[in-house]
Amino acid sequence: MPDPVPPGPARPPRVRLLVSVRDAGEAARAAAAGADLVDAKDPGRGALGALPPAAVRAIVAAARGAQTSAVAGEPRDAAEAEALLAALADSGAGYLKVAVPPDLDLAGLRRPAGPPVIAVLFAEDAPGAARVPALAAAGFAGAMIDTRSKDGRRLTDHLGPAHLAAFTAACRAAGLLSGLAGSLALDDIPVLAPLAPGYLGFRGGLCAGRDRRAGLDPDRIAEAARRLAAAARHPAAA
Ligand SMILES: O=C[C@H](O)COP(=O)(O)O
Repeated sequence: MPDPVPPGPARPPRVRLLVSVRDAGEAARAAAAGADLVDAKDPGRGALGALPPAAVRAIVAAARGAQTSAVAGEPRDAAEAEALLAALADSGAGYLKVAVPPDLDLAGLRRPAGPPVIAVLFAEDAPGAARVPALAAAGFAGAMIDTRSKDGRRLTDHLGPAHLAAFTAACRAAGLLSGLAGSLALDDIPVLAPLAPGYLGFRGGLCAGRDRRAGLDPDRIAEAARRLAAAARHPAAA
């Protein structure tokens, strides 16, 4: 009897699809079209516009089993970060996302009781892998890079694949969920999925006319889900 074949190297988990939604109707459509993570955000209020707690609750209820997150906003200091997180602590979202500016006093940040928190760093500040251990030490469950200025430039116009790969690797090493976002287009999927982030985050690229303030297009969400699944099946070719 031949020796049993040793198991091959474990594949990293599939890169998930985060879709930012502004209301319960979009949440239901995004979940039905294949979003893994339904993210409550007001796209009319900048990169990280928070929705009121009642709107987040309605989105969570409509997300039909998908994981959920909610954007808390862009604080200027640690005290404001705590207040923004506290405001959504009982919204039912599975994660909260809050901007962490480069000069935020992480040591002075007390995380209120509530869901795990993802730190959002902006590509314009060129956040590097070196920031990740301090975020883990401060109690964040994840870290993502997004773009602050929704001016048409995509994440990869700010930071190259090597920079982003180092960031996702540092998150894995620190045990943090990682995310990449920033005016991503469908064509970014085969470039960014091999960097093995926990998720890729979309809004504008999945909206009608690629306008993040317009409605989500379910066909584009389904296409993003299909391309992420293809990237997982053929990681070398992705
Ligand atoms: O968290 C993901 C963001 O909502 C991305 O928005 P965007 O694709 O319009 O830059």
